[in-house]
Parts: sequence; structure tokens; C-alpha cells
Amino acid sequence: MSTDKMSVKVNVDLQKERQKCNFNIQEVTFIFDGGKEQTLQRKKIEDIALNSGASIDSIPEECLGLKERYDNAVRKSCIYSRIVKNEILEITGLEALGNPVLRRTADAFFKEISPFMLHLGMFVPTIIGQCTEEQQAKWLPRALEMQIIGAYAQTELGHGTFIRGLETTATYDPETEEFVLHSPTLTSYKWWAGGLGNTANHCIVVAQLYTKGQCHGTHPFIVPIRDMETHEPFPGVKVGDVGVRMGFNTADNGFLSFNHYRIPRENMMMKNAKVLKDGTYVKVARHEKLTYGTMVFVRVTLVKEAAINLAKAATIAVRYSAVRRQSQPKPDAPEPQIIDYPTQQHKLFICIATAHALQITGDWLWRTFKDVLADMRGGNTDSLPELHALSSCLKAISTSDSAAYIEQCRFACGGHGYMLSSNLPLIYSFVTATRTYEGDYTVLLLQTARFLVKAWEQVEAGKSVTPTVSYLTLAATKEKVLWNDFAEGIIRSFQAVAARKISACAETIKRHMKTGICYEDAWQLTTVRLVSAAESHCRSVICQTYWNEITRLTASCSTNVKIVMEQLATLYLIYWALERSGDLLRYSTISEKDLNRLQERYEELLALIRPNAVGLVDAFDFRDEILRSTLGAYDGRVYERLMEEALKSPLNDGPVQASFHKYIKPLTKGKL
Ligand SMILES: CCCCCCCCCC/C=C\CCCCCCCCCC(=O)SCCNC(=O)CCNC(=O)[C@H](O)C(C)(C)COP(=O)(O)OP(=O)(O)OC[C@H]1O[C@@H](n2cnc3c(N)ncnc32)[C@H](O)[C@@H]1OP(=O)(O)O
Ligand SMILES: Cc1cc2nc3c(=O)[nH]c(=O)nc-3n(C[C@H](O)[C@H](O)[C@H](O)COP(=O)(O)OP(=O)(O)OC[C@H]3O[C@@H](n4cnc5c(N)ncnc54)[C@H](O)[C@@H]3O)c2cc1C
Repeated sequence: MSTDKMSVKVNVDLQKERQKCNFNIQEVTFIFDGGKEQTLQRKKIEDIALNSGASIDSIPEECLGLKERYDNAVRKSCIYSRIVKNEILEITGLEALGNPVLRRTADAFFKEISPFMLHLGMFVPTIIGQCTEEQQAKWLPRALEMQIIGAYAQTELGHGTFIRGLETTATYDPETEEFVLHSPTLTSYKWWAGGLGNTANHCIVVAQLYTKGQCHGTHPFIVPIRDMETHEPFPGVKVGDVGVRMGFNTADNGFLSFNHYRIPRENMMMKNAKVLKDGTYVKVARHEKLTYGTMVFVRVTLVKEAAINLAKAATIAVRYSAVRRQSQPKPDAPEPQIIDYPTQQHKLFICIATAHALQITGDWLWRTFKDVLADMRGGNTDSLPELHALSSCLKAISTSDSAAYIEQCRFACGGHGYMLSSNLPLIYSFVTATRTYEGDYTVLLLQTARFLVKAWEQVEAGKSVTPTVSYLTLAATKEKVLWNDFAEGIIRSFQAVAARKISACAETIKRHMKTGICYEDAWQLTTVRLVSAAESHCRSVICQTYWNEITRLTASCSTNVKIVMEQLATLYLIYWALERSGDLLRYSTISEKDLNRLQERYEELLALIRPNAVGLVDAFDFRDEILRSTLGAYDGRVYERLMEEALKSPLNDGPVQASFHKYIKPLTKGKL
């Protein structure tokens, strides 16, 4: 098709899909956003941030060089942060830090990431969570006003997971009432902190605290690293960019080292522990791990982050699949839309369902987090271990599932999904990093497993356990859970699987120890099973939360919304029952006949959901500016947009590139 004759109308197939949709899209948008109020607030924020067109690039971000891309990201970060500071935070308050609306809107500005993301994502939350009121009064207004820009530097070249192994030291000098920060080795260099390389002028540094000759473990400090006028690093500070990455190239991930660099005593973040003027160390917190609080907060927010990114990818892939026609399964019949292939539905509908499952579970986890925070303000830290166990496994599974399904969405778009202009590769490169940062997948599942094994030991000792593991009590009675394929029956069977795996782990640890080895070695020998047990536990939590919450949330919805939401949730449960059929055969009473029936129901559900597929992704309600995809725009002008974006490539700036004259011509003329 010639580019000058491109139509601006909505693609006919997409129009037909929208006519087929039999439910009220807006009601589903409200469910996905967490309520009508939230939808209205989100739309208002999007209007404020996007209607001026400030987010639009004349040249696609991906076509710029590394430095220009960073420069452009800083330029737009300044525009967006002004809008956030002056207008959005007015509407949302600091709740916005735990609400995906800021990130969702930011996607219109940054195809990769803002170098300011960690400022709002971790620097500000750490000030809130780790500073005394007096310290907050000093730092928070400056941070929110963007007078200072911060990063969060915990990870080092040598250690990311094992925080207790960090090597940076902060040694208190009572003579001057200062801490002396030092990086004693190459492996102690801070590494990875977002926004640190070139952008931030302040940084939260996690370092081993020494006072009166004693080490008190890792603590956070606020450290000015650059001159506020010249932006030059202060003497004693070495800072730079870590080098080109798989994604995140506009996030400005940096390294940092100190050479006996001094900061005032008051720059230690003192909510949970203090160092007095004379160097006396005073512990304030009731729980050892409260200095890890920012990580728990971010893990909680990442569950909804995973949901939103997957919803974006699903929107792109489903709309494209309605527009794209390919092959001819029946002679003389027209080429079908690829969404009509059951295999394509199998790839995509689980992505829609998972986005809902994670969004709903993320909302529930956020409420749980706020409840635990309220308890802790009252001095009660009893529910922290359960929150840590929950946030760890949900962060691990949501980011891992989301990354895998985003990649599946890319596969579902064939060759065009490989184009950066589809946005799928960029969404993937962003989300796959979430599986690693803020706690690696395996490491976090093992944290949950620790909690589960302890809970099992409590159940065995006849003690009560916390709500999310109460299913273990039933399992301890050794009563067999009889398989039934109602939603509640599937969930009970998942719980039975998790319980049996957890109890088997506890037995395996004991068995190893009987051979004379210590608990730690026995634990290591059991870790493959422990990860699997924690994964099963987490899936049962997601399935139960999704089912219970969707039933509650649709209670007052119109009939067709109830039906389609129930179809999606059932599809999710059955999908995982089929995926984990080995576990079910091993640990429940399910039979081959039951599995065959489930498979049939699964395929029936694909067919039932099919007419509503485009409506379901429209209900995620992403503006085109946020999707930034040639394949996923609302109007479905896929081929026109692919061509338009191709023409923006600098490699199309003329018919002959300079390299022809420099290299190819001499080669072909035998002169090279
Ligand atoms: C203006 C323009 C802006 C535009 C953008 C707008 C955006 C705005 C908003 C943004 C909002 C959200 C976006 C968020 C984006 C964030 C991006 C983040 C980027 C990445 C940042 C990082 O990665 S920071 C570094 C993170 N690092 C880690 O996560 C390290 C992982 N390791 C650990 O957590 C721990 O070391 C460990 C848990 C693995 C082990 O710790 P440790 O050795 O100390 O403990 P043990 O294993 O011995 O366990 C001892 C007991 O302690 C319990 N425990 C451990 N951790 C905790 C905890 N956190 N809480 C409670 N309890 C804990 C553990 O269970 C043990 O208990 P017992 O078994 O009872 O003994
Ligand atoms: C894009 C990106 C942004 C980041 N931003 C920041 C930031 O702003 N600030 C910051 O401080 N950090 C940041 N990080 C660092 C991040 O938090 C760490 O990379 C992460 O916590 C993993 O730690 P690691 O790199 O040391 O991996 P490692 O711990 O070395 O993991 C390597 C492998 O070893 C395994 N492993 C490690 N320990 C165990 C164990 N105990 N048992 C079993 N297996 C184990 C892991 O499962 C993994 O497979 C960022 C990282 C990335 C990729």
C-alpha cells in the first residue's frame, strides 16, 4: 500500500470485533483499576500529563544514540516530574508511590525508563520508611520538590543478594561527629543503582556501620555525592555509568565508590537505629529486618507493575491478532484472522487472565501491606514475617510469569513482534529485569520456603498459624482432598499440593540431618524442592485471592460482566491445573478422566472468550500514547503504522548511505 493513500479509519476487523463484544467494557475497566474512583482519577491524571503532547518524540527513542537517548530521557523526566510535583501529587498524595498510575503514565514519556524513576520509586520511600520525623522534615520536602535528586545504592559489584556481605563501611568518628564512608575493595563498589551514573546528586548508601570498634551490620545513610551547582562529584566520590545493558539504558544505572569520604552523623537514617554523638549505638526497632523495609515496599508494588505491563503486551497482541490474517486452513475460504486459531487463543487468553489475577492479588497485597504498616506503627511486628513471605513469593512469581507471557505475546505477533516499534521487546526487556532486581526469583522463593517450613513445624506441634498458611492445618490431618473441578475444589487441591510438598521438604530436611549433617547443609540439599513448594504455595494464594476477589467484585456487576470475568478466572484455574497435572496426579485424587474433562472445558472456555477478546483488552484502557505500539493502537492501522515508523529510521534519511562511498564502492571496485 502506498503511504500517501493510508487510511485513517479504524480497521474493519477491529470494528467487527468491538461489535461482537457482549459486556459493558467500562465495568471491567473499573474492576481492573480497583474501582470507579480509581479509573476516574487515572483518566484525570493521564489527561493532565498527556494532553499537552509533551511526551511525544519526533524521532523514535530507539533510533537515537546512547547519549542522545539519555539526554532526551532527562529532558522528559524534568517535564514529567514538574507535572507530577505540581499537579499529580496534589490529586493523589503520597499514595501515588504505591499506585501504578504514575508508572503507567510515565510510559508515555519513556519507552525505556526515566533516570528519575528510582528517585520516586526508592529514594523517597526510604526517606519515609527509614528516617526519623526530624530527618523527614529536612529531606522529604526537598526530595518531593525535586531540589535534590536521589538514587538507592545497596548492591555492590561483589554482592547483591547477600546484603549482610556488603563491604562498604561507614565508620563513626566522634571527634568530628561524622561518618567516614569507604570502599575498601573493587568488589565493594556500589553497582547498578538506577539514576546514579550521571543524574543523582544524592544517594542512599547501604553500608556496614562501625562505631567504637564494633560492626553493627548494614544501615542506610543519605549521602550528597555531587556539587549542587556544578554537579561535579565531590572529592572522595567516584561515580559513573555501569555500561550498556539489555534494557534500562535510559535509567542511568551507576557505580559509586568512596575514599574516606565524610558525611555528618545526622545523615545516618535513624528511624530504626541511632548512633549518639559519643558513638554509642542504640537500637530502636523491634524487628531485626526493618532496615529492609524499602525492599518489601517495592516488592509489593512490583506485583501490580507486572500486571500492568502484561496487560499492555496482551492489548498489543490481541488487537494485532484480530487484524492479522494468515494461512488458509480451508480451501477457497478467506484467510482467517489469526485470533481464530485455538493455539493463538491458548497463547493470549491466559495473558489477559493473568493480568487480572495479578492486578487483583497486587491490590490485596497492597491492602495487607498497609495493615501490617499500621500494626507496626502501634509497635506490633507480629505480621511482618508473613508479609515478608507473601511479598517475596508474589514478587517472584508475578514478575517471572509476566515476563514469560510478555515474551509469549511477542511470539504471538510473529515477525512484527520483533520490531522495536511494536514495543513488545522493550516491555519485555524492562519486565525481565524485575525477575532479578529487588531480590532474585530463587532467592525470594527460598525466603518464603523458610516461612513455610516453620509454619509446618508449628502445625505439627499443634500450634495455630497465620491465615495464608491455615490450609496446612487441614493437610496435617492427613485427610485426602478429594478432587472436584469446581473452582473451590481446584483451589483446595492446589493447597493440598502445596501442603504435601512443604511437609515432604520438612521430612527431607529431617532425613538428611539423621545422616549427621547440620541443618544448613540439609536445607541446601532440599532447596530444589523448597523452591517448588514455595511456588505451589504462591500459586494457591494467587488462585484463591483471584477467585474470592473476582466473585466479590462482580457481585453488583451486570450479568455479562459477571459471566466473562468468571470465564477468565475459571480459565486461569484450569490452565494451571493442566500445567501442574503432574503435581495433581501425585498429590491429589485426580484421574486421567478428570484431566481429559478439564482439557475439554479449557478448550470450550477459549471459544467462549473468543468473541469478547478485543473488548477485554480494550477494558484495560491504555491510551495509544502509553501503548506506543505500531501493532496495538486502538485503530488497528498496523501496516500503515509499521511503514510510518520505518520511514522515521535515520537509515531512511536518503537513498544512499555514506558507508556505500566509504566501504562498499571501494570493495566492489577492488580498491579496499
Ligand atoms: C519524576 C519522574 C519519575 C518517573 C517515574 C515515575 C515512577 C514513580 C513511582 C515508582 C513506583 C514504583 C516503581 C518501582 C520501581 C522500582 C525499581 C527498583 C529497581 C531495583 C532496585 C533494587 O534492586 S535495590 C536492591 C534490592 N536488593 C535485594 O532485594 C537484595 C535481596 N536480598 C535480601 O533481601 C536479603 O539479603 C535476603 C532476604 C535474601 C537475606 O537476608 P539476610 O541474610 O539478612 O537474612 P536471612 O536469610 O539470614 O534471614 C534472617 C531472617 O530475616 C527474615 N527476613 C529477611 N528479609 C526480611 C524482610 N525484608 N522483612 C522481614 N524479615 C526478613 C528471614 O525471613 C529470616 O527470618 P527467620 O527465618 O525467622 O530467621
Ligand atoms: C536493571 C537493574 C536495576 C537495578 N537497580 C538497582 C538499584 O537501583 N539499586 C540497587 O542497590 N541494586 C539494583 N539492582 C541490583 C539487584 O538488586 C541485584 O542484581 C539483585 O538483587 C540480584 O543480586 P545479584 O546481582 O547479586 O545476583 P546473585 O545473588 O549473584 O545471583 C546470581 C545467581 O545466584 C543465585 N543465588 C544467589 N544466592 C543464592 C542462594 N542463597 N541460594 C540459591 N541461589 C542463590 C541466584 O538465584 C542467581 O541465579 C538492579 C539490578 C538490575 C538488573
